Amino acid sequence: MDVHPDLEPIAFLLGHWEGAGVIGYPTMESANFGQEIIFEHNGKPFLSYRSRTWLLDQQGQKVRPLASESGFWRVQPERQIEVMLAHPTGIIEIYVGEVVFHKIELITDVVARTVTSKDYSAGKRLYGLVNGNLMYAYEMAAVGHPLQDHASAELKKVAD
Ligand code: HEM
Repeated sequence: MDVHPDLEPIAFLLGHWEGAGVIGYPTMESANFGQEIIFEHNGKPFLSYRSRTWLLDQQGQKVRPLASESGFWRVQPERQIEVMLAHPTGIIEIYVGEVVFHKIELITDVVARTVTSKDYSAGKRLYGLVNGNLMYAYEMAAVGHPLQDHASAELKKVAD
């Protein structure tokens, strides 16, 4: 099935990616995690996205599931993009941003939380394709701390 022409600026994301990264925050111990990301399309002008992560031990073996998220990536005119993500932790985010070549910068426009979710107020993500690998850095403002690093990772494409 042909990719919808509107998706051309972010078509480089399509596929099944696997890799590893690092998490940290002032309130927690840093740790290594493994990640799987899947970007799919169905011919319509959005990408479906899902991500799963696992805590990794020193040997790189999976210990237990960590964060997961899923949503949709929509391209607007002038290479503006809108991303909607839902998290099992009771948080929903709407990001807005821009695609410049193989770099995508996203900032939360809206965050909604269930009454029981952790205090989370903003996120910022930078995705880039570097030597064919998908790399990203994620910053968050949460539990009384201003926007700062929480996760970053590098993933290889393992299937189209
Ligand atoms: C690669 C993705 C991510 C991984 C592997 C990850 C992992 C973790 C871990 C292990 C913790 C500390 C223990 C825990 O509370 O479970 C944590 C805390 C937290 N994470 Fe993430 N996280 C990721 C992405 C996110 C995202 C996208 C958000 C927001 C939508 C988020 C929000 C938080 C919050 C609010 C805390 C609580 C901090 C605290 O209470 O001290 N995380 N994360």
